[in-house]
Amino acid sequence: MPIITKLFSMEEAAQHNTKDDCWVIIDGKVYDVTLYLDEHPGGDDVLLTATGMFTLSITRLKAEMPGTGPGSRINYCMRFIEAKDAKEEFEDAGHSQDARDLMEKFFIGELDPSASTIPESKVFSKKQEQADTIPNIKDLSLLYWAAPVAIACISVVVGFLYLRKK
Ligand code: HEM
Repeated sequence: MPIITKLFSMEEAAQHNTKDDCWVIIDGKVYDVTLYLDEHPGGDDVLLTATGMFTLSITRLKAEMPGTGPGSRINYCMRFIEAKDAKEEFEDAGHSQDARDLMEKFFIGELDPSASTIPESKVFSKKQEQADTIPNIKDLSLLYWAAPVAIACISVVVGFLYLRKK
């Protein structure tokens, strides 16, 4: 009977990059290591980093994308998601045969060779998302001052006209 292997695109695999849902790709094979994160002798952070998700620091962000960073609407939460094959890192760590046997427990499928191997980097900016959904704070603060100032001006004019009439 043929063995049916589930195929995933890099893009799909890249979405599983958190402590609650973590997939790593090693030599074209996809492993769901979510339940192994806490037990991995090399630490959970190396596995999470191996997913390819990383957050840019403000300094690097400013250098790489002028016009971003503190003080601008696009701010410090740039997150790049780019799935990668962690074969090299896995080999560099010098994993034993036991580790390689254990891996099979977490195997869930393979990378789809027909899908593009390197997905376009996706840039998520929390601040940008917020900016799209809620009014800009600057606009709000303008409203906050403009209304009382307008009311005060109208009162002064009305008062002045009233006194002149008298
Ligand atoms: C399904 C995937 C993986 C399994 C089952 C696994 C399993 C293990 C095991 C059993 C060890 C203990 C040493 C040994 O027996 O070789 C280990 C250590 C280690 N692993 Fe993994 N590993 C996996 C993926 C990775 C990946 C993707 C990386 C790197 C990006 C990594 C980095 C390390 C490091 C740095 C150590 C520590 C070596 C040391 O402190 O001596 N592992 N891993």
